[in-house]
Amino acid sequence: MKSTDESLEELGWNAFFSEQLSVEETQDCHPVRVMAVHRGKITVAGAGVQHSVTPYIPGASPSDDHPTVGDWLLIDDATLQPTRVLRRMNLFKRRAPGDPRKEQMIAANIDTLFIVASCNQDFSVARLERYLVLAHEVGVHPVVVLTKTDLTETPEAFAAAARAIEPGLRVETINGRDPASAACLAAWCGPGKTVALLGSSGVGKSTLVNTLRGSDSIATQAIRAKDDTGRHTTTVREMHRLGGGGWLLDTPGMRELHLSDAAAGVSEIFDDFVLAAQGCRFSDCAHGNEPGCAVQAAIAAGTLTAARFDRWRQLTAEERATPTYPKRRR
Ligand SMILES: Nc1nc2c(ncn2[C@@H]2O[C@H](COP(=O)(O)OP(=O)(O)OP(=O)(O)O)[C@@H](O)[C@H]2O)c(=O)[nH]1
Ligand SMILES: [Zn+2]
Repeated sequence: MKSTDESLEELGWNAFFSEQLSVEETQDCHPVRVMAVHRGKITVAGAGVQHSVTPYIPGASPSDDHPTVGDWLLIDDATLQPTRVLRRMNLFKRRAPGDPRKEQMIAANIDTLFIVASCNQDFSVARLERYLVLAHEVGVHPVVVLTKTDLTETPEAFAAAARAIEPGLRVETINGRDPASAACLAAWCGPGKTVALLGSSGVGKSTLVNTLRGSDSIATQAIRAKDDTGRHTTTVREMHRLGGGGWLLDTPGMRELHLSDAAAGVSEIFDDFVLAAQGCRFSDCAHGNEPGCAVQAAIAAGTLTAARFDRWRQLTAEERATPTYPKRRR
């Protein structure tokens, strides 16, 4: 056991979690947050302490919730065993590679998802839309972060294209290598706040991680932990402390998360199309050459654009082709 100077609030504890505790649990248990998951062991942090516990919850069935990084767990004060996983604000999961019926949990309880894209030829509104669909589906607040502003004369043109995707969408433009420029993200990285990053390869996620963590970061430092057999296992911790007091949840699973993991949520990004389609004469209108198609009428009138229509069609077709992403909890 290692002592730390973090309070529960600094770890992200809030009323959403505390309200889930029964009177008995308040007396007999203490909450801890899962900082890392290893084989057969998890590292947890509570008020002022950090230690390892078994990830197995006595009496839990295989279908019960098992702890993942970012989770809040209750630990029995007497036995020091976990008793249950608290209900999550949100959960990233994906179908297990090799077995689509199985799900792999990736990360839980994220306050803000930074969707990272770069201001260059890799910039794609269609791709951003898909990441936003995923964010909506998981129920996490998205902020679009456009990197590499130093490589373009017109960062605002990229930002405007991103903002046009969804009303009210927060879009920030930064040079990911420059801490002063990335300071605009501080609002989401304050004490107790958890952020995660998503974005295609090469857009500058690692660079941004290093910048957010500051010069005294331990980004590449592996943590040596003793496992039960006394052997040393080297593992990179998955919740990283940020300079401003927040937490960055950076796991390999998060990095490998595919856009195909998004399914529903399309209707939220394209709610204008969904609304227009309600005006079509036929309820099964494919919005092609059908008579009385309100979507085609709106495109002809210029209220909806043909480019977004194509993306909407493509995403809804993919949605039909893949099983839906598990519905988020409220
Ligand atoms: N000029 C400039 N270069 C940047 C910026 N952000 C990242 N880069 C560079 O872009 C390249 C890719 O950055 P990474 O941080 O490795 O990208 P990544 O998203 O982590 O890529 P993967 O690890 O493949 O997922 C590196 O050479 C960075 O130095 C930026 O804001 N401006
Ligand atoms: Zn139609």
